[in-house]
Amino acid sequence: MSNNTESNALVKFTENSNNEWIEEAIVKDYIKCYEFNYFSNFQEIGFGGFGKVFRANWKSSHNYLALKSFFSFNNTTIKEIIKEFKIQREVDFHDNIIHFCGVTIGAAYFLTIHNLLI
Ligand SMILES: Nc1ncnc2c1ncn2[C@@H]1O[C@H](COP(=O)(O)OP(=O)(O)OP(=O)(O)O)[C@@H](O)[C@H]1O
Repeated sequence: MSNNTESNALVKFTENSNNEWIEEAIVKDYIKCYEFNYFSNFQEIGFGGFGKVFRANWKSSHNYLALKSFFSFNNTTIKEIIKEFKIQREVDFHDNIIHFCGVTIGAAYFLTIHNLLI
């Protein structure tokens, strides 16, 4: 994944007037927004209804994280992301649940970050 189009992804995200809930959660630090440039070694590992899923390393860590991308940042996508955030918040303590770590924006995507299930 290249980060050339990071600004395009950011523009798409900030231009959508329905994303206030997510923006506010980031500003208030309820959701951590990670710097995209610190992720490396992207490898596509899956494909869902909303976009591709990648695994990647964070900084110099050898552990992988799962990054879920969202192809089009429209109202349906925003609703889905918020729904996932709310569900995750309810069940994040459970060992069998994929943990939500935060979000990042880059390479034309808005991505949510999770622990990787092998
Ligand atoms: N945390 C993760 N660790 C490892 N693989 C993952 C992880 N999250 C998703 N995947 C892989 O990516 C695929 C797509 O996941 P995603 O959550 O986007 O879609 P889905 O839940 O399968 O379907 P939908 O998008 O309709 O909800 C999964 O089937 C799985 O193979």
